Order: sequence, then C-alpha cells, then structure tokens
Amino acid sequence: MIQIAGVMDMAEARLLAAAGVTHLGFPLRLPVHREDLSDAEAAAIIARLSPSVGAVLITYLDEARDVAGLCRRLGVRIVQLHGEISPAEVLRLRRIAPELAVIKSVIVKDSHLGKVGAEVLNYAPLVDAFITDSWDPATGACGATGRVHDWDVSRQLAELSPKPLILAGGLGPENVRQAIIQVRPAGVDAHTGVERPDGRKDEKRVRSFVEEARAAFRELDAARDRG
Ligand SMILES: O=C(O)c1ccccc1N[C@@H]1O[C@H](COP(=O)(O)O)[C@@H](O)[C@H]1O
Repeated sequence: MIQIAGVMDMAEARLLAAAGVTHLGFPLRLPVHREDLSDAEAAAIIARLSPSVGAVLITYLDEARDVAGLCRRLGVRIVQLHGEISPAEVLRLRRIAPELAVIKSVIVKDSHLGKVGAEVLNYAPLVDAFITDSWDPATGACGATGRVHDWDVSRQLAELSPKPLILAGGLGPENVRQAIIQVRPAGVDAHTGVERPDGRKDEKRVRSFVEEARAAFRELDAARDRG
C-alpha cells in the first residue's frame, strides 16, 4: 500500500494514480485541520476513480453511526480512524458496516512501546490494519504533522501486531526508503512531504516517493526470499 492523503481535486487524484499511488486519502471531519474538500466534492472524485485505486476516508469521527454514514455518502469502503474511538464503538462499526475495512491510527509520542503496544493488542481483533503516525504537541494534531516519530517503536509494533501496519508521519522521497527498511511496514502513507509550498501535490516528489517506496519494498522481498 502506498497512500497519499489530502487530495484536492480530480486532476490531483489522476496525477497520484498515474504516479502509482495505490490509495488516496480523503481527510474529513477534522477538529484540528482545515478541510480541503466538501463531502460532495470528495464523493464526486471518488465516484470517478479507477477501481484499481482505493479511496480511504481519514477522520477523527469517533461514533460508529457517524463514521458509517459518512463512508456511505462518500462511497468509500476503507476508513482510517484518527480519533479516540473506543473498542466498543469500533465493534459497533463492524456490526453496522461489515463491508468497511477499518484502519486504526496509533500515535507514537515517545520512545516507549508500553502504552501503544497495549493499544495494538487491544484493538487487533477489531480492525484490519494499523497506521502509526506522529503527534504535534503545538497543535494537538495526530496526523498531517510532517513530523517523524521514533521508528524503532513502529518497528516493534509491526512485529507485535497480528494485523498489517502502515507507517506514516513526516515521510517524503528523502526518507521513505530508509523508513521502510527500518520498520518493515505493510504500507506507507504521506501528506505534507509530497506537497509544494502552496499545498498542492508536487508531481516530482510524488513520483520519487513512489519509486523509493517500491524500491524499498523490493529490497525487503528479496531479503525475505534469501531467508
Ligand atoms: O492527511 C490529513 O490531512 C490528516 C488529517 C488528520 C489526521 C490524519 C491525516 N492524515 C494522515 O496524516 C499522515 C501523514 O501526514 P504527514 O506526511 O506527516 O504530513 C497520514 O496518516 C495521513 O493519512
């Protein structure tokens, strides 16, 4: 999985798909960040995506009914939960929207596995995958921070988790290869690291990000084949 979040319009969605991005993230219902798109604009883009590209709702919503309703209106089948959603509410979401794939964010704030390790074990039976991401103490944001966290913790979580782990937080073309080799995630996700100063996606940086990520995943595959 190579995901890029923060799609602004159809032209950008096409640019990302043509560069080899496998999943596009649509952040909506964000208390901390300004939303780039309305629900209707996002739904119109998602309806026109090639079936080979996955659309992912990224949200801080933490009530099952709200999450399921928004996914239905947008036409997405994958949701990335960045809010403080309880295990009971995730279970409710699975019951009312069994068609949804659920990715739960795990925010790595320090260099200790303890709390986040327990979180992964607690939510693992309820979700399809985890995404480790960073925290910005200045804004309270738990995503789109442009900050890297301690990759050793993500590596330990990837080993501990019975579900695939996606790595995010401060990734860009310059560091994604090293990040993948170090953490061995199932996928990577970036937002601000592939943008121009005006907030639009930078085609060169996106292409370079995808090439570097693919090269790293190939290296991991080759190392695995060698035993
Ligand atoms: O992408 C967003 O706007 C967003 C907003 C709120 C929560 C999560 C969000 N997206 C996730 O942010 C990270 C990567 O951001 P960056 O590369 O550090 O800028 C990734 O998980 C996105 O899916």
